[in-house]
Amino acid sequence: MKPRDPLLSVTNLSTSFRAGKRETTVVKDISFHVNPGEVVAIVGESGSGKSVTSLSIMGLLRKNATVSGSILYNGQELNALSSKERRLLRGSEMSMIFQEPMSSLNPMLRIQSQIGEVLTIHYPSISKAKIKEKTIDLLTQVDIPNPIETARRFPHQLSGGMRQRVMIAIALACDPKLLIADEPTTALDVTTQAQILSLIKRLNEQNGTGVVFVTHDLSVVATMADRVLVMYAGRIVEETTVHELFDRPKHPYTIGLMEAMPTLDTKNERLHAIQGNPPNIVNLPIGCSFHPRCPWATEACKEAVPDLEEKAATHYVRCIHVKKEGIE
Ligand SMILES: Nc1ncnc2c1ncn2[C@@H]1O[C@H](COP(=O)(O)OP(=O)(O)OP(=O)(O)O)[C@@H](O)[C@H]1O
Repeated sequence: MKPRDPLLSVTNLSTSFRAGKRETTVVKDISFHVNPGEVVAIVGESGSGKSVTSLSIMGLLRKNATVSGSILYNGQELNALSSKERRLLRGSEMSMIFQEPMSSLNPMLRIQSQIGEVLTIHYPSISKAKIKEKTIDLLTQVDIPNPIETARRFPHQLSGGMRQRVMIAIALACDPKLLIADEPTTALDVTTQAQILSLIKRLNEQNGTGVVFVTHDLSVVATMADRVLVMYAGRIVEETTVHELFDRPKHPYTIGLMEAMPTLDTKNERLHAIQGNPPNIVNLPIGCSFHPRCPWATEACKEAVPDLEEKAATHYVRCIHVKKEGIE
């Protein structure tokens, strides 16, 4: 890999699910990249395709899913690998953490055994003493108090925040170069949420781990990300740097999400929710998927899905009403 090559490069990724004779495409022609050490957030309402995008990258979808397009990791085409090869890569180079750690932790095994299992897969000749030492080290890295005692516990004996820290420790056990975090703090209280976010950010900065951070919460994006993809109905509708997105949001959907964010100024005012409901992916309108909810919609929006176009430098938007600024 050349030093400036992206760690992850996703091109024209589409994912569909079969149910009987019907096939529904829920992720449509997504392209983006993650550089080493970069945090790229994927933001959007429920059902917009954020999780399916992450699971497609990780190769964790069931057999009724078809994933097309290219997913290059370190220059290697993941879609061309066998399931065994992908499993090996998942245990070593790429890790994922989920919203509900309980669904990924084994309730019957002590924390030390679960971390030990991952270490043994990754380092087959590792000694028992080394496993013990590394386990305590990992639990310390994720700020778990009393790591020796915690290592002996079962998942149900830990709080939600502690379980999420254990999941991050497991994800880090193999020193991944890419971490996919899918709504990792949604189920946690605000204080624990802030601690977990700063932990992920610290690991990203210290270890240079590339992170794909999936969230529906724009305020989390502001604290975490370098770049942002906004998804709506399975497509990217806006992509740019975090500063540009917050300074000059351009897509009407992103602007709606921003207006729905509480701020100190709006504390005593009503928040502006985006009108209408999130779209039904199996029955999308013709044309721009957002037009039924869009304050700018015109007849032209009902004709075709707009292209994702560079409207300002490194700022891509999928809307015919957004003018190009400062670029040819
Ligand atoms: N295994 C599956 N089979 C069929 N459809 C699925 C499957 N998994 C997800 N979907 C559909 O794909 C669409 C996108 O779902 P996805 O979970 O990616 O959304 P999301 O943006 O992550 O939302 P949330 O924040 O609620 O998780 C939804 O319409 C969902 O119902």
